[in-house]
Amino acid sequence: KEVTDADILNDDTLTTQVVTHGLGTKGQRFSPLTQINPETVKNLVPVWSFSFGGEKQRGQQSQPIVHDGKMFVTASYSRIFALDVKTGEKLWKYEHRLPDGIMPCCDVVNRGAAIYGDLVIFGTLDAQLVALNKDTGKVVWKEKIEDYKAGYSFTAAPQIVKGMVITGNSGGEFGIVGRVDARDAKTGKLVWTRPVVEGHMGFKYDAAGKEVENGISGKTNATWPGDLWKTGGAAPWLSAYYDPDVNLIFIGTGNPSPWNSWLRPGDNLYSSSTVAIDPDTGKIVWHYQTTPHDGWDYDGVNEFVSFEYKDPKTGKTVKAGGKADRNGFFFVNDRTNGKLLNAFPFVKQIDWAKGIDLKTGRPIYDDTKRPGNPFTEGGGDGKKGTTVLNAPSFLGGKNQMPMAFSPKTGYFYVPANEWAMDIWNEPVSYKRGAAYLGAGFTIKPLHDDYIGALRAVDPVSGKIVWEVKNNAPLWGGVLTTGGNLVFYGTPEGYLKAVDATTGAEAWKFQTGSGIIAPPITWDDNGEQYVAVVSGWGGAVPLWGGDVAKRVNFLEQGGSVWVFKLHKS
Ligand SMILES: O=C(O)c1cc(C(=O)O)c2c(n1)C(=O)C(=O)c1cc(C(=O)O)[nH]c1-2
Ligand SMILES: [Ca+2]
Repeated sequence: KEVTDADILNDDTLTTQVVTHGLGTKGQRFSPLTQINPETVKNLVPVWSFSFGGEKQRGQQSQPIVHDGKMFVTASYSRIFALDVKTGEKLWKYEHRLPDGIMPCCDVVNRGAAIYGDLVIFGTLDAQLVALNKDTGKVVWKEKIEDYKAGYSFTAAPQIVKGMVITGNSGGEFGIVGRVDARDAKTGKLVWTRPVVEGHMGFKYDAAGKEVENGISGKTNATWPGDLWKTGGAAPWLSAYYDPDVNLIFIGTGNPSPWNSWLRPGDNLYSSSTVAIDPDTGKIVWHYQTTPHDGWDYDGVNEFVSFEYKDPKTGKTVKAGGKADRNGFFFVNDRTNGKLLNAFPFVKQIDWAKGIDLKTGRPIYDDTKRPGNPFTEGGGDGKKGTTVLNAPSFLGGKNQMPMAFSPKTGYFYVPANEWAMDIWNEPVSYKRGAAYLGAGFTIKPLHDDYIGALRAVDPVSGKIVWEVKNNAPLWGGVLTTGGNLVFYGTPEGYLKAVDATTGAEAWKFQTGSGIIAPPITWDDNGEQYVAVVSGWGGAVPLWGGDVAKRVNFLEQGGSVWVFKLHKS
């Protein structure tokens, strides 16, 4: 059975499949299924587990795809498996041959595949896209996204929009140029490409990848000094989402390069922003920058999730989008035009800004929390500038792990983290294929008993309704259901279910390694299943310093677990 456009567009309501990253192109990660609920979940037991095997057992962030009796799940080091969804039996696997010298900043992760027609499509750490026949695992087409030798990589799950496969890229720590590409999903042929660094903006690329002027905005780099836009970063390194209602693709852009912001005065558009793109032309329709002139690696890549709410004043339904930004603020924008509707903290300590001005839409900076200027301080000798303590840490109030939204409760369920960092700036110059930071850091926990906190956030009142603390930083995504449950994994290895209204723990299961991936659920012949990938890794053990020791009792790993209710 082929995957159709209707399958993709109705993934949020078709409960027998999971064919998009986000259980629907809007990325709400809400399933209407009710069989597993706070009363029945105590009977949830494993059905099967599958090991990704080999020596490549680390950093498993994949959200599986479920379709027509098969599960497609990617694994670390650019691998993909097709499994019988009933038994866990392996049908085929594909291991991409990775060259030496790949440069992923933050572990060898992959967040999942897309599926369309008879193809499964996934991206690789050497920045390629591979499309395989979903039934045989044979390669149908392969396309290069960009040159891995220049620091480009790819870690996200592609998304299908109007028959096109939509991808961004990774490499913001190497001075690459962030870009969103649309390819014909059946052939891999480029349809449009949209750089997201101002300066490259007036240009468009033809199918051969040649830069051609499109006359939209003319060449401009007003928010970047000198030639810095040429290596400006802003990598959109997570998935794009799509709302057919307003016909817009929403994608977040990463940190401007280099991290040292003294080298690039200005807003540095369109870094650390939410960008809305017309899928028919590749044009940017609106943008909203969450961290103008980012100096803390606050990649604004976090998912912008479309949702509706009733305006308490007018009673009118508002077409909005919500984003729990890495910088610690939760933003609600009008998704038709990008206008800021609400902004409030979803973590308890934020130092770099005192708040977000709802009139101008801009942060109110605390200038003492920007790392000191290494070029003017002291002797102006261009050595290390003053170190500042700042929260959140660069690993963010939230990072790659996607939140969920329940239209039933009206709450977002946000996997948040409370931590700070010492950060300082130093000189740096661009060298192709080398790290381009001009900054150093040490992560600092703020509390002995917890870093992570799963939080129910009311986007209208701006209140945190409940929270469940977690000792180690949360790094896995969230799922919520019509059964009024919230599922999430912990680095301590548990998949947990809590009551969506109260946060009360209803169930947990130890998977044997840390969870940093988002759970899914589907229905097969009247039985509701839940699945999650387990396998500790990602940025925390690489860059978190002592913080990673909170789970150093765990083994790394790589497996997928599937559950359903035990029938007595
Ligand atoms: O700017 C970038 O291009 C980029 C890419 C990635 C990535 O592709 O995983 C991460 C980051 N930045 C990053 O800053 C970060 O904290 C991070 C954490 C993780 C992870 O998988 O745990 N990836 C990334
Ligand atoms: Ca980054």
